[in-house]
Amino acid sequence: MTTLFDPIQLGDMLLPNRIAMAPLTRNRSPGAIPNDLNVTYYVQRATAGLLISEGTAITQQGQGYAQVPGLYKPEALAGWRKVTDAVHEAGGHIAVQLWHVGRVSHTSLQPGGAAPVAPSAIRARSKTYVIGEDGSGAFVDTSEPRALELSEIPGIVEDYRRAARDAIDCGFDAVEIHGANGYLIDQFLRSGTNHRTDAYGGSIENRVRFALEVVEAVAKEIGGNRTGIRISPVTPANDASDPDPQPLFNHLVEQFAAFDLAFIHVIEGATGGDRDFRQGDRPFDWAGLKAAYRGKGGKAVWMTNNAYDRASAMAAVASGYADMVSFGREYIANPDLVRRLKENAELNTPNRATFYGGGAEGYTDYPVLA
Ligand SMILES: C=C(C(=O)O)c1ccccc1
Repeated sequence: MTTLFDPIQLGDMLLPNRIAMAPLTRNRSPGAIPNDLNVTYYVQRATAGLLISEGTAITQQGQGYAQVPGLYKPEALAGWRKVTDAVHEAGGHIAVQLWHVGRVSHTSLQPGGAAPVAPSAIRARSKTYVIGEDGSGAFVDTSEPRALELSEIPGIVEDYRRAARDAIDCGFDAVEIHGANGYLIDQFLRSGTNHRTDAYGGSIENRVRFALEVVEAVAKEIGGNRTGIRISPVTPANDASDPDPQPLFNHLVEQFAAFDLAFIHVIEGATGGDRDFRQGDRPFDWAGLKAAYRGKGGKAVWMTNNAYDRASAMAAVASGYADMVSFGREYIANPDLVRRLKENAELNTPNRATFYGGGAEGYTDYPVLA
């Protein structure tokens, strides 16, 4: 029977176990440039089968939170090279999460103080993290977005392609396209945020178009074997909504099957919350989603997330439903999570007060087992 601690092939990599560190925004990279503290943080967690970095902005337009890292400055690529080299030196494997936030941003973070962009000019009932005049961080309401012109969309697809190339060139083993949690790609997918009347709006086929163009561009540039994508079919995060997610996401993953992707990362339920959260009038069929993908010949690693504990993660892998399980908050507080799960040891409790912003406290100072 397969366990969490068995190796798994992901793309060209043989990972030592089936435990992934989920992408975790920590707001500790001023100027969008990874620093030595970030190096320490990722190296501490390098026993994970796969580290998936925090959301990393593909451009300044794609940046929605202060002090998150990017891939759009030479200094940032140099900073990431330090992270990837150190993780590899420690025997780890690391993917970067390619992130464009779309409307979940603030004018103070946008080029020239411009409005954030989105499929449609619909403001998110959500907040984002900015640095105030006094230098302290705070969550503030997101700004009113403007609708992207049709002519702008190819340029954003190109931004994902270039960021993916730069990511591989600065040492990442793979990329995860952030298609979840109400950010730009998810804004195109969901009818609550996409009111377009052109080829990118209306029907399911039209609303998945942008996601598929990004996946195609990235997979062509770096190889499907180095490309993953994260989706969150029913999450309400960042005011995302769609009244009938099952046909939408079944169709989306069926299209993914053509790209020989390395992994598909699925947030089950409300992000960081209720696994049984539903949008629409029926519970989401998670096994059905995977069957839709496999039914079209999709072979990517199926990585599941959200509120798993040791027992449920072990059961999900043993049953053959999940190939890998990712953990978020547990990895904030337990750098040696793999060992703790293997030994069924007690877990440190994360301190929510230090999740976002700050320095070493609550970031690199959690204890490991003796
Ligand atoms: C990147 C994030 C996501 O995927 O939701 C994020 C951003 C800010 C706070 C928490 C999470």
